[in-house]
Amino acid sequence: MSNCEHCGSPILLNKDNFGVSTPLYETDESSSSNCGWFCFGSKKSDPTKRSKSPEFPTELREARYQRRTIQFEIDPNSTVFSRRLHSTVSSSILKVSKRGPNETKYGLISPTPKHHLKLLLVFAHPDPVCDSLSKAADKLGFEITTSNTNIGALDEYQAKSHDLVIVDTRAKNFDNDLLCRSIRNTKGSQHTVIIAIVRKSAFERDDVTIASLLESGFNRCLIETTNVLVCVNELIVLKHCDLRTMAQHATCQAMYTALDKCRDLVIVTDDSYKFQYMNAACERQLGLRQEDTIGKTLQEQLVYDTVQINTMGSSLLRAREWSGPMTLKRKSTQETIVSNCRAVPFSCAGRMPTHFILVFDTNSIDPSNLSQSRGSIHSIRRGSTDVRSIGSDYLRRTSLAKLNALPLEAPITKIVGLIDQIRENVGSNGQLVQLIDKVEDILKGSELYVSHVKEDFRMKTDEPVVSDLITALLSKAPQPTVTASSRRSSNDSSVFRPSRTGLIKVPAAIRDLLDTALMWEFDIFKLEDLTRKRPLQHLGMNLFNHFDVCGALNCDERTLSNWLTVIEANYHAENSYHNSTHAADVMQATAGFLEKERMKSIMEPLDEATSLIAAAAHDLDHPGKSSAFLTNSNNPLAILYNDVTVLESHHAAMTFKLTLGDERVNIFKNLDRDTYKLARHNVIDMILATEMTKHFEHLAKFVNVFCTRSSVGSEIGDQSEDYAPILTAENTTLVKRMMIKCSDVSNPTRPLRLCVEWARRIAEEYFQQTDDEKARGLPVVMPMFDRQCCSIPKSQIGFVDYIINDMFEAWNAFIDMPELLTYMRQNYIRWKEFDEQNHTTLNDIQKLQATILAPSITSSIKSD
Ligand SMILES: Nc1ncnc2c1ncn2[C@@H]1O[C@@H]2COP(=O)(O)O[C@H]2[C@H]1O
Repeated sequence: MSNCEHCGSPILLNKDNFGVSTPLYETDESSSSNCGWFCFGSKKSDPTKRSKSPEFPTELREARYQRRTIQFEIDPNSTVFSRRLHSTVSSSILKVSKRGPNETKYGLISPTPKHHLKLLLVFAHPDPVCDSLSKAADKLGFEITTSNTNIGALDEYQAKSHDLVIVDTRAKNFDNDLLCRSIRNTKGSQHTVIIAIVRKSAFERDDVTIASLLESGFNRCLIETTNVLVCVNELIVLKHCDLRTMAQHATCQAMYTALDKCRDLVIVTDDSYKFQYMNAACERQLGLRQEDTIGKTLQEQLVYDTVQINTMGSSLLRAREWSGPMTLKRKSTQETIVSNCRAVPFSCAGRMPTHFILVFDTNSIDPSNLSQSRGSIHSIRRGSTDVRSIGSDYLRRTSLAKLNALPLEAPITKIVGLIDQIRENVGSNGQLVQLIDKVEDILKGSELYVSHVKEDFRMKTDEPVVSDLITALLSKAPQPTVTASSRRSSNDSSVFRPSRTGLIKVPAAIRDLLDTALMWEFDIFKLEDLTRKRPLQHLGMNLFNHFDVCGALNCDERTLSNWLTVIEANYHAENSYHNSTHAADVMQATAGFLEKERMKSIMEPLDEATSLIAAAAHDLDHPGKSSAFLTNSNNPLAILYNDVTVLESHHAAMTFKLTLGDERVNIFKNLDRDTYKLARHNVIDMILATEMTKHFEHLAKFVNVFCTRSSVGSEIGDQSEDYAPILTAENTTLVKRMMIKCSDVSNPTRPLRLCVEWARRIAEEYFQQTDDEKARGLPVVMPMFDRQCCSIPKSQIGFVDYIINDMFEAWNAFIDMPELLTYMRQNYIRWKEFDEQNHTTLNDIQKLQATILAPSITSSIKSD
């Protein structure tokens, strides 16, 4: 005789095979204890009194009463009832007799016994059976809700999530099947017990009715009875068997969730070391997948050294725990990890261990192996376990735990996870694993789309002028090496002086020219000439009217005109390229793109208005020097913007400074706050997108979305597929960025005479910068752009080869403007010819312009 370790009740002991004392259940009622789960009876209470008591208010009495009814109260007609009672007894007996060294005691994550169980009684027609159940439930302290309709019952259930639902299925015209399925469809209903009240005849006739009720989702059927005591019995059994089982399920669910969230690696095998379960940490860290390992052995999948398994096994098979170091191998890489293992035998049935539980402590993983893993999530994790220098292992663990608990996951984390899975599946192909590692390393870089000029760029182009140009355009600004006084443009021009004559009267020649304002062949230099270098004002007003920008911004024409005046005045007319003609040209290209069907289908009026505004202002107050020059010369703008995106930041900031600085030019003044925010965002985003160091980033993003097979379709112009990817705001943003970028560098895709003039102008501006750099002793950003020796045709060929060609092919695939590619290719051929004919210098080009190129632009050429 011994005592229950929980409540001290007397129990019998027997010697088991391992020499361990195993408790047997006590059949003598007088020796019952009250400790609940693991013990069955009470040593302190008087069972006779309990059994006579008509009230059963407490848990204690329920337990006692249950025992009494097992012996005396079984309804001989209720087979289900009696079977349940017997199983109650045997499961309780098992609980006691099976307890061994490997049995963990756990409290249930259940509503019982602390809260009142909620019972929903669904009876179409309340009758004595319903009354009896109500009374019984009331005695047992259930919180009762009743309903006599399906809908009402479902509403009640969804509001209160009852633990127990009893449905009267005897009434015809009551779709209890529907109700049960509806409840089962409700989230969380797996923890609810649903009972069907059936007629006695249902059991006598056949088992079809019962089977179909069980199939609908009922847990079991009870025979109708008006006997309150029988009802009490049933409810007690329900509570102690069915509801407790539900609670056990919930507990298991919680425990499995906990296992999946814990950092240690947990594996359960059967007694021949075949995998039965592994937690998520195990899958991640060892590169295994639960479904792939089921049925396979530890030795096959994981453990490097079979001697270790044998050592462990000799303890486990004798039902003893074992702990010690274990060498594990990661499946694909064959990389080995040494970790402390705790192995516990576990018995599902009988006393012999049927399963082994292995717990590997991640903290103990041998850091000497960390270097073998390259750039994977595993290595990050294991790398983090090696932060011993912090000093406090506890601190490290808790801060890591906090990090892991953050509800954050970047797409890159998912990608790296997927790559890890791929790595696990490529097997031992070392070359492939190396490639995958390299891919992962690149992906983990912080600036995925930032393009660096390829290391072998100079080898691929034997043209130093091309190398100079592309490197200067795509590279971030260099570190300043020489301090020099900086040149700052005059701010005087930013002050708006209203025109006395009101809105400008447009001369007929300009009006006629502006009639062609939406053609790709539009002669911007002629407009520059006719407007005396105020093309932006005239073209801008024309385009604003065409796209009804007044309507989109709720703004009068006067304000728009004033705005254009101020913007144009803040371009530097002395710049040969970055002046208001370039702004007008970019605006004109943007308008041309906006006219295309594809753009019309995605652009809102505000998008159109802000695109035109961004185009007009995108190079505002450009000093005619590159950002690199400003950085090298310690220009205040470079200081202000920390050498990052210097010019574009300035253009965008200046746009808003000027626009908001005077009500007479504030084209946004009538917008509500949200619309203004959106307009401002659009304008800034588009202006910043013109930064060439981010060229490939924008291009790649655009191509990813719009130029993949699935988005564009095999045939350009397949409308149904073309339109698929452009519905999101993010995708529209990509289009707008690409549009302004293409507009900004569209000059190589214009008719030849326009293209050549732009090339001349940019070359002149580059030469000027080189002259200034040399004069001021600054680093020369593009040494090959020296007016003495530079080949302009070569620079244009390189510009098209490296920047323009791919970009415009992608843009044409999207917008369908084949003329862009036609002009680009024709011009390219002509540049090759000019190069072969040795027309390379500024003078050469100017001669060409004066002779073979159309005379309509010669006047503007002369005026420069
Ligand atoms: N035809 C061209 N040849 C060489 N560079 C050009 C040409 N057109 C534009 N660019 C460069 O491309 C850049 C695009 O942005 P920016 O307007 O700031 O400055 C532009 C020039 O530096």
